[in-house]
Amino acid sequence: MARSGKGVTLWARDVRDMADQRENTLRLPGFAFPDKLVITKHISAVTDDVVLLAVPMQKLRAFLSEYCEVLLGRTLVATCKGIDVETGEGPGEIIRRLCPDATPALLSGPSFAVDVAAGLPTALTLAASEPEPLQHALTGGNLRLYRSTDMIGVETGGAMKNVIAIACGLAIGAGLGESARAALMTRGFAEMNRFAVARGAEADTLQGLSGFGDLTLTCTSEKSRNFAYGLSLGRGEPQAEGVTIEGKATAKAVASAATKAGIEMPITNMVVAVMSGHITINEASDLLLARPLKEE
Ligand SMILES: NC(=O)C1=CN([C@@H]2O[C@H](COP(=O)(O)OP(=O)(O)OC[C@H]3O[C@@H](n4cnc5c(N)ncnc54)[C@H](OP(=O)(O)O)[C@@H]3O)[C@@H](O)[C@H]2O)C=CC1
Ligand SMILES: O=C(CO)COP(=O)(O)O
Repeated sequence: MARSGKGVTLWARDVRDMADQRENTLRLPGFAFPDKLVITKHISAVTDDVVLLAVPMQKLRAFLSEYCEVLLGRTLVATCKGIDVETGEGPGEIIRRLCPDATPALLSGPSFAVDVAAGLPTALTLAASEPEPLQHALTGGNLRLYRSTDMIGVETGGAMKNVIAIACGLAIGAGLGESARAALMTRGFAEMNRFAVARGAEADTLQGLSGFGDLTLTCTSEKSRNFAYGLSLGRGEPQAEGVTIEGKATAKAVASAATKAGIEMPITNMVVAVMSGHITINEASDLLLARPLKEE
């Protein structure tokens, strides 16, 4: 956005050397900040009406509890993808509950930060109760936004695709093959839809960028931290430290909510069981294959 000439302020709780280096050397090295981008460690310097929240899902409640007062009356656009494991809420619901004076919105869909930073073409979904002004304000440069009023559908798609990406990583890592991955993506998509509709989503929202689109990207690229986590677990390799892998906590949150609501989520349940070491990947595969036969 700063590249396309808009005034943008970037706040972080620890700006490290970003202001001097004009680059995020720790998390996104190799991309010089546009001259227009202002870096600050003082959140009070963020005075814009629209604020994008790019903290991990499991940190969003703590972040909002600390900073809601400062962000009073703004439009808060969550970019995180997940379900809070303590409360079972998604980002839109958390903003609405903790910051009732703010206007909640979501930006979701297939987009690796590194692709956006490289200026590659990217299409996303912007969800809000009245998304059109925001869609126009945030579209620009290499970013094209579609709009939706179905916040529950958009947040559920973004959360669930990470769980299915872990499943796909496990399958590929354990050598179960590309056909198994396609089956997991397809049946995982059915799970995503089932869970989303039970949470109140519209039936066709997950067919868009924030559902099918992000599922496709995340399940097929080693750039995805969720897929890469599954892959290394499947290969029996050590896990990377300090990396945000949203699907780990979200799988537990979804499995627990689905069990309470009586929704069938066999792939999500297998991901939880494998991550916790209760079963092996081959046992999970055998259990999924042995499920009662049904109509597609
Ligand atoms: N990276 C990507 O390609 C994409 C990420 N997303 C989603 O965006 C969300 C964030 O991901 P990403 O940016 O990659 O995650 P990272 O873990 O790389 O960065 C998280 C940032 O949040 C900050 N943070 C964490 N907790 C707090 C807190 N309590 N208060 C203030 N700041 C906090 C961290 O600060 P510090 O440096 O001080 O730890 C860090 O700057 C995730 O939900 C992810 O799914 C969506 C699309 C693409
Ligand atoms: O959400 C993303 C791409 O749309 C990023 O995926 P990971 O968090 O798995 O890296």
